[in-house]
Amino acid sequence: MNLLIYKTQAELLKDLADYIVTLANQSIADRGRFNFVLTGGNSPKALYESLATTYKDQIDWNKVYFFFGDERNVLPDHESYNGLMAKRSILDPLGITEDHIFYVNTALAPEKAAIEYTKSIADHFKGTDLVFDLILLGMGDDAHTASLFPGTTILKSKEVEADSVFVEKLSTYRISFTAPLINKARNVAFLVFGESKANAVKHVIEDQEKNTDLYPTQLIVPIDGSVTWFLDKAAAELLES
Ligand SMILES: O=C1O[C@H](COP(=O)(O)O)[C@@H](O)[C@H](O)[C@H]1O
Repeated sequence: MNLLIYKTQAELLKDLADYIVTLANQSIADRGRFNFVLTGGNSPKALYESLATTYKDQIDWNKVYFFFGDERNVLPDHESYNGLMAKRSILDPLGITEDHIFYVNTALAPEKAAIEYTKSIADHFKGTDLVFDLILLGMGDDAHTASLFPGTTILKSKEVEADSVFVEKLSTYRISFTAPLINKARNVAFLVFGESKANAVKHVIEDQEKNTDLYPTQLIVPIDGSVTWFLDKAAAELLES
């Protein structure tokens, strides 16, 4: 595990963008494409905007495929739809074509949307290993990542898929990658800002004994891939070392 802690969010975002550029170019050189899973939530917006402006000439975007690690069960024009924020901040500004974007079809019932999403991912990887080059993740104050929330049924999943999950505390369904699907990635990067995340960060990174039901992000342990944490100093303030 690589732990990177930054004094300012600007420094963090610059390093994370450089890291993405390096991985993208390496993946394209090695395998001809970069399969990139975006995270939702509030934290990544500035990152996406800087990739689409400052970094736009540093990656061959025609060779990048975009996915979503989780999606809210709202229609695509809803402000909470993760795909909408990505569309506005990175996908439209870079002119990414629809055939390179894997949105979750939330016009379907959540179970069906998850099945269809799993199938579209499987079709994309047909004939190759189902291994994403980079899965970018955030983490909530409650230690959820993607839509792996504390106490939910999806935490027990052994399936390499996207699944639907009812999140009782939000009274809503989400569609999310399962931990086994995330753990097949070549690289996982966490982007975590702010003191409200400090307690969750401490438990996820430092607990010797895991409690994945309470701190679901502890489930993220890639089989062969790397994990890198990009933290600001507020999010890292309770870490011992
Ligand atoms: O991995 C993820 O983490 C976030 C946490 O979001 P943030 O708003 O605190 O940055 C989560 O809610 C999001 O849907 C997910 O993709």
